[in-house]
Amino acid sequence: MQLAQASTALRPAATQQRNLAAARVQQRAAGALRSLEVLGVPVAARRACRPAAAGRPSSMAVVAVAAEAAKPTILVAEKLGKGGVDMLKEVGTVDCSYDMTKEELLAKISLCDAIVIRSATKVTREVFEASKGRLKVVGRAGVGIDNVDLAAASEVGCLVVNAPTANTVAAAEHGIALLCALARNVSQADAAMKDGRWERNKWVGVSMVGKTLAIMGFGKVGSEVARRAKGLGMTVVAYDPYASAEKAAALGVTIVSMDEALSRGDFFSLHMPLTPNTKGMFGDDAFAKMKKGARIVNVARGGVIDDDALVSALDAGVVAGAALDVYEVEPPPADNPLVGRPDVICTPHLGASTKEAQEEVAYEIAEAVISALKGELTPSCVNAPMVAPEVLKELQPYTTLADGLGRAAVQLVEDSGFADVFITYHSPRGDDLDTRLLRAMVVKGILEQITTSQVNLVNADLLAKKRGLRIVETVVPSDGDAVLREIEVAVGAGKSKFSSAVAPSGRITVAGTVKADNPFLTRIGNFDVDLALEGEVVMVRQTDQPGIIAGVSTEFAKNGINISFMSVAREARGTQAIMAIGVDETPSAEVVDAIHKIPGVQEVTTFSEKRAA
Ligand SMILES: NC(=O)c1ccc[n+]([C@@H]2O[C@H](COP(=O)([O-])OP(=O)(O)OC[C@H]3O[C@@H](n4cnc5c(N)ncnc54)[C@H](O)[C@@H]3O)[C@@H](O)[C@H]2O)c1
Ligand SMILES: O=C(O)[C@H](O)COP(=O)(O)O
Repeated sequence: MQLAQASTALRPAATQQRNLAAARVQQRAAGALRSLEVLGVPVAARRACRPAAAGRPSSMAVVAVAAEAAKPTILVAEKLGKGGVDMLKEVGTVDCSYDMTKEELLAKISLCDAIVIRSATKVTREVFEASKGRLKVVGRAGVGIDNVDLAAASEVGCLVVNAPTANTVAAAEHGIALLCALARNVSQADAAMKDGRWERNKWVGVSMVGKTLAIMGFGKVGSEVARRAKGLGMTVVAYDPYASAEKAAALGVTIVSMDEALSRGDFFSLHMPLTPNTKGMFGDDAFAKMKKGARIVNVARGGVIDDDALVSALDAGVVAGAALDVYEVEPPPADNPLVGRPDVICTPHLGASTKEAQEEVAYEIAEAVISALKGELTPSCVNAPMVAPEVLKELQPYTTLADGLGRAAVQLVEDSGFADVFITYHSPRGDDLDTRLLRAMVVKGILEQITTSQVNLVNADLLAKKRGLRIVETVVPSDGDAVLREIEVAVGAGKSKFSSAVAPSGRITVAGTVKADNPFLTRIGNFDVDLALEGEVVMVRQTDQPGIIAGVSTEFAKNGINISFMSVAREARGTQAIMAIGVDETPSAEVVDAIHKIPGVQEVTTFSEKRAA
């Protein structure tokens, strides 16, 4: 009765949680347009989110327009909870195709903007190549991302997101279930009874209370296993080179070296990810250091144990028993040397498979995929630098500025090309300023002018490196309340299309700031200007004399070109001056030529701050 009441009481909480998740998604949609700019989502999607008329769209408009015009196609390649599928259906066309062959996946992937997988689908380089640039998001409905080629994903600018928390408890519970089953021979005794044998003496187990459990990998699952093992009266030690000893101590767990863990453990529970470092971590050397009769549970990944070494350790009695949920090849082939052994208990990768965990995983991954498709930096993105939401929020206006400055600088380069990009941030934060997002946006602004690659936070550094760009960043401490006072972008090009853009340093230099959330150009070369960094920009260098401004504006007026901003700067009276003019329409070559011919004008150039449409 009490249990029933408790579960009824919990139900509204779960519903509330889902509503919250949905609300979070909607809230994020409100920021969609801005975020699209941050990450450079596909042109079609961006266009769909743009308002027809000038001005910022309301969040409602963004959601509605995006939904109608640019529905992404989302391939759900493995069974996903209904709630998550329904969430995905609200934003995209969802294709649930389970159990595809590799060939079927390769054939389908170029039609998909996102794919949702669990651990069975291998998203290899071949898959990314077959997607021909369309795949923008891989959503792993679970934790382990060892089945996704992250390097290949990053190279093509594809975001990989996972659901890092929803199955933690399920995995920990399965670990404990296997630990108990292993200690008490539950599976073997059950099999014997079903086979008609009553073997009370054969299946005498070992006690867990007072024994030492060595947890290898003290992350989310490892610490939940520790918590539960303490409840069983075990002494818990953990080996994890990256874990905090304080956090462990708070749970009554001692962090020890690998050798100490190996020599102390009566039971081992593995909870590290499969990486090149952990592959085969439990091999002959490790087993040789264990106490005779130790027992080992693996709910992490098959590859962390060397199967042949475990077979030898079992044969030698060093290991008394093993319980495995995961295998190097899944499902394990018929000749797997461990599955058929009576001293090994096996489950078919069930760690995350509880009803509750799968429901929550589905919501968690759907939320992450939707957010990633909108170009947002989701906290569970595993192949982009983590930028905390609060950092993202405060840097947001500066990302457009950084993009615009990169865009302007590269358009001022005359043919010769360049290799060095110097970015200087003037910020009261000094060295504490997180510049990764801003650097990526400068690179994006530059590269979008010279490549067809889609550039985003995931691949900006990589693409810059591939193009041989050397990015040099400097943060200059400054006064002020704003997180940034100015960003300066300078490129070490030989020659500029607009000679006044070359600063005394010899570099083409533009600098800007943010006013009322809008980016402004504040300096070009050595001249201070004040111009909204948007639309088309015309730069004019002239002798400082009366009549030139009138001449230039007349030329624009004659051609129906509206001036949105104008800023004039000079070195000194009667010497050199420059005009930076924002115009609503792109001036033709004839208009530029006519301005050039105005007496006193020495050079004219244009650049565009219009984002690719
Ligand atoms: N069987 C299942 O169904 C199931 C379910 C969930 C998670 N998992 C697996 O469990 C593992 C842990 O998941 P998690 O959510 O706790 O991840 P996590 O990232 O929270 O924890 C992993 C921990 O491993 C540690 N680690 C990394 N390299 C190590 C090394 N060389 N030696 C020791 N420790 C190392 C990390 O510091 C981290 O603390 C992953 O492999 C995941 O794929 C399996
Ligand atoms: O890494 C994980 O999340 C688990 O291994 C679960 O994998 P699954 O989603 O294939 O059950």
